[in-house]
Amino acid sequence: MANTIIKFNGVEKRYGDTVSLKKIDFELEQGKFYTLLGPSGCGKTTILRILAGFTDASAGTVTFKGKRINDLPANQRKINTVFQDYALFPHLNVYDNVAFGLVLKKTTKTVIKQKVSEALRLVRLSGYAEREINELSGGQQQRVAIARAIVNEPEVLLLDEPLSALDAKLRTAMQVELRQLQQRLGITFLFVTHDQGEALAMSDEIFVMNNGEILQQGSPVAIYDEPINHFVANFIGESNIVKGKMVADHQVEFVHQCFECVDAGMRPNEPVEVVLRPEDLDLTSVDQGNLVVTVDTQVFRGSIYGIMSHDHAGNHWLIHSVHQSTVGRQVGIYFEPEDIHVMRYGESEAEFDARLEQYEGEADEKI
Ligand SMILES: Nc1ncnc2c1ncn2[C@@H]1O[C@H](COP(=O)(O)OP(=O)(O)OP(=O)(O)O)[C@@H](O)[C@H]1O
Repeated sequence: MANTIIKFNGVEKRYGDTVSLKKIDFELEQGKFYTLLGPSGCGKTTILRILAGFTDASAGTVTFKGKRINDLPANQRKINTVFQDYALFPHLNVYDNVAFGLVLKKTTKTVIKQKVSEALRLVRLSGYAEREINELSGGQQQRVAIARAIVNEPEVLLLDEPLSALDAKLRTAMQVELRQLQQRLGITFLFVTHDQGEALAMSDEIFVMNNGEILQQGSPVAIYDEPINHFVANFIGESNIVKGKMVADHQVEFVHQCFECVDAGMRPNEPVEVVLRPEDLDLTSVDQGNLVVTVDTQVFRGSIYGIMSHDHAGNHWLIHSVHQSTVGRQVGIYFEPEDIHVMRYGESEAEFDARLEQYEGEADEKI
């Protein structure tokens, strides 16, 4: 990869018999916004702690710009962390909080002043230098924590659920601000969250994790459109996932019906899971739908209705529609072949990529 700044090679973390990270491999490029996304306890913070130098890897290599840094002390890494609870000093004002690291490094007063005002400008807190920490809102405290982390000019910034203490509206505003800040600074951000909406909104690349493993890596759109397995499809966005059978290339069967699809390269009649996103399902009349369902409940969500329904085989279907329906009514749902996403049981990301490559290679030969 061009411009690789961080590389994890077979990195493992064990606490006694507990394996917190299982042979993790990934690379981060300079200047991109990455997110580690996964449920509580999947190992996100452990990756940050290893990268920051707060804990050792039990096995594997961590490199920074090609050099092994496993044994490099935390304060010698050009990597800084913004913690979930901000970890600000309540007895120091904004200026002194931001200046703290520079004072420890015995930087001259003039340089400190210059760097602190630049960091405060970047987080839009110029004019707040003399404020006490307890005189700031949650969002402003959050920005002080970021200013303190960027004042040392790190090349990589690690952010451990930094928005989790904020209310929903401020959180959305801070997502945009953080993304803009990363673009202004041009450094690599590695952001940790268990909020899929946040990950989709902010990242260049997402790593979806579960049980100490990275299950899938890709752009938000790629992960949303092509989830590798049930866990990812369920965790990212809302999904309808039903069991089916891959009859042949571009032909999948579910709910006892055969549908044209864009997936291929599987064994004939292989059991599969089929994903259809609620926003890809159009509500229509019974005779115009590809499937017939009965409406169970509907909830108004502001811009759309979330309509819950079931088919005759007992599968549940969530439909997002700008039109409301009627509970108890039979309706049709319509979707296009490209709205159907077929997943193989137990397929890893590497196997998925290899299958796609092989299939596309064979398709090219036929042309
Ligand atoms: N010091 C420790 N001793 C023993 N087990 C630990 C220790 N630190 C973390 N773990 C375990 O390692 C696993 C991964 O923890 P980690 O904090 O990385 O998860 P996480 O994905 O960041 O979770 P959360 O979103 O809740 O912060 C968990 O099962 C946790 O219990």
